[in-house]
Amino acid sequence: MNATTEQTSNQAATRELTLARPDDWHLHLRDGAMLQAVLPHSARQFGRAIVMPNLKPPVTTTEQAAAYRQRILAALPAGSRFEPLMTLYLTDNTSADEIRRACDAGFVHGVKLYPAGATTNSDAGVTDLAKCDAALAEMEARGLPLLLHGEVTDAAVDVFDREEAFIERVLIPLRARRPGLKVVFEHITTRQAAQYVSEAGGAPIGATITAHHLLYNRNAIFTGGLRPHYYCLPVLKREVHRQALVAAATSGNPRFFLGTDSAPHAKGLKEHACGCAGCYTALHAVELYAQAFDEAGALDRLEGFASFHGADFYGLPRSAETITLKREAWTVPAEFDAAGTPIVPLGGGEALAWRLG
Ligand SMILES: NC(=O)N[C@@H](CC(=O)O)C(=O)O
Ligand SMILES: [Zn+2]
Ligand SMILES: [Zn+2]
Repeated sequence: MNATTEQTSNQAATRELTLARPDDWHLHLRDGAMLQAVLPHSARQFGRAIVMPNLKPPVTTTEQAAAYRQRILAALPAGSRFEPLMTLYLTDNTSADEIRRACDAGFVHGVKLYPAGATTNSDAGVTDLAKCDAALAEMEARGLPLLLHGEVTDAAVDVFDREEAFIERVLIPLRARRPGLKVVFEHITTRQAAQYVSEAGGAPIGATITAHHLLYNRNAIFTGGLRPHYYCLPVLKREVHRQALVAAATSGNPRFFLGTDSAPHAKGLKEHACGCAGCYTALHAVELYAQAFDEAGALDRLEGFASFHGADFYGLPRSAETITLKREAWTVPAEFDAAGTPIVPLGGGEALAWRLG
């Protein structure tokens, strides 16, 4: 977050920005007291969100998704029109029948693939995609998107190379087998992923990009010491990758859209001998994206990325509401309280140039 860049940007004259209300196409809301604490942040910023199913236990059935959806709706601030878009957690045992039920229910908008062991609460995830073929065939037939945590789990692959290896080992063979399957490559972090999605021709593939992968490279994790609040999965990469993600997000290409991957973890579990992966950005997500687009001189491309491309990809109407951002410096709170548990937002204590009105 660089104030100098902002002042020398050729768009420094822009003081106010009104956009169609953005949606968050990748969000962790958790459950219980944590849900109560974090949901108002997302509901203030976004009209809708694709809600990740990696609860404990995971949301693997349409029935569980219906119950989770009701808990989210019950936790919304009075008067909020925020709409949770539910997902199922793919397992080795997900049946074609379960996919049919999900499609018929109408409130399930995707099925999430977590390679077993890849990230937070992924233990029940898929061990071998071949076991899911009946479910994938049904998803392809019904147009229900497969959402990918795109990293291999092979311990022999360097942690910084796991996304690139996923493209070669999993994604290319999968898309050759099921060319009609709608796919969202979630939270992409590398030049290779951005390029792979850009070059997909007419194929049904999109990608979400987080604010933190647009703003930071991997140095952020090690600046003057180990900084656990910058640790997420897939982990931040080298500067060349950050630059490729900024180029993709600001390109106007409708395959790329906003997905915060905001993932709350208790401060004590981040600042830990084995710290949890995940950055919390729901509090200030649109401001963070505005910062990234402003630094790239591309504020005029923010609305497409944040408010239109995702809705178009998922076949949902664009928002009829608007939000307004003002160029007004403010300081991100160092932490906030989630029912007695402190949570540290990304960049807590630092200044941001844009503020949501
Ligand atoms: N992104 C993360 O680092 N963590 C996410 C899981 C995920 O999206 O991989 C979480 O649920 O905490
Ligand atoms: Zn993930
Ligand atoms: Zn996530």
